[in-house]
Amino acid sequence: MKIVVSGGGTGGHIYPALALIRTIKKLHPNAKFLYIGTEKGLEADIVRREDIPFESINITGFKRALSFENVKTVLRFIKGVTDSKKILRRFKPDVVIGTGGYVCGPVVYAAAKSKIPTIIHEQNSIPGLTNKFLSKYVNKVAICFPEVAEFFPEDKVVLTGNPRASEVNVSKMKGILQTYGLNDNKSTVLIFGGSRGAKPINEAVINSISQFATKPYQVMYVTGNAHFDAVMEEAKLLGTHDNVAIIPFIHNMQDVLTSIDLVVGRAGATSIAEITAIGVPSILIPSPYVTNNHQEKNADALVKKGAANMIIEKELTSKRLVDSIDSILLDENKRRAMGENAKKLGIRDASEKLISVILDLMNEKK
Ligand SMILES: CC(=O)N[C@H]1[C@@H](OP(=O)(O)OP(=O)(O)OC[C@H]2O[C@@H](n3ccc(=O)[nH]c3=O)[C@H](O)[C@@H]2O)O[C@H](CO)[C@@H](O)[C@@H]1O
Repeated sequence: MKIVVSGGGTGGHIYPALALIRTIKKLHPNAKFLYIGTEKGLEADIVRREDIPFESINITGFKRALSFENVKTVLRFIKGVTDSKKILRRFKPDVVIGTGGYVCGPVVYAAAKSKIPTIIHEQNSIPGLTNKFLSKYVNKVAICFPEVAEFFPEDKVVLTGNPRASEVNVSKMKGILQTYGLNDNKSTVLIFGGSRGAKPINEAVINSISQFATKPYQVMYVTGNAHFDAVMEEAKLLGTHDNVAIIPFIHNMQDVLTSIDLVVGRAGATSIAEITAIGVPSILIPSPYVTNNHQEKNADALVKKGAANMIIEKELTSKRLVDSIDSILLDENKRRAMGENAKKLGIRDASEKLISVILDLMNEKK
């Protein structure tokens, strides 16, 4: 079995792909993989840490306004399709799967045009531009939120969930927090702004650090790689804060999440799949800078079920942040109820479901 996976830019498109690959490897040890990404996306670093062959193509996303950049993007897309076709001819995959982000545009399009079975995986409740475009050409569209089905051809849609949900550990892993300088037995809030970090969240957290220092809980605060140095400069000026660990990026999130009592973060779909799989309550601050404000819709799905609270970015202040954390972490009954509600939304057998779509497609081709 030979599989090409392509997806990237941000972690939300990369981790589902990696989770799928790891599960297939376990079930089919002889399966061969090729990951196609870009050098500029996070995948260049994240995928290269894994034992997965990686090739890159050059592609950028479309700007919403008319611009000369878009002309260049069209030219890059055409070149990307040609380069992808060359890679696909060499690797000869049985199936090509796109997990979102610009890069999978030319790769999956080239595969479909080369008559290779193709699948796209849409993590969000409103689809991205690339997946909407690709849905016309692919064989199957795997989705995670039932409400996104209406954007795609009906006969191609399958509800699988997000493979990352199958990968997170459900039972607590001992000793994880200690490796980040925290206490393993203390109530812990994890704060992070998606896979790249988020400046508005960082600002609110920095303004809250002195208050966190007085709380009975501890804070695991992930800045995002690009923001780490700037945050540390500011944090140094705030004196000691033993119960706050400041970290640039977490590479073992699937383990860390098992020891977390509350998550504060953006409302990226892959993070949501993880926290609902484990059943962690959350405070979601959707990014307003994404296509059609889709993170707010992602967050809404949890808020409606009593699994999360939402803070709109423009209303985010240090006081609002600390009060919201206190209202959950200092109220054990509320925290537990929100966690249980979150767990009801998780689809834990997502990888298995997606793998059966892949196998069916390969069998149809034979
Ligand atoms: C700005 C943008 O385009 N955001 C999109 C992107 O977000 P983004 O990449 O931020 O997406 P998610 O929050 O969904 O996923 C982040 C992933 O990175 C992991 N992680 C994060 C921080 C860290 O330190 N370590 C780590 O491993 C998380 O556990 C998760 O697996 O993809 C998501 C899934 O399609 C979309 O819903 C988001 O709207």
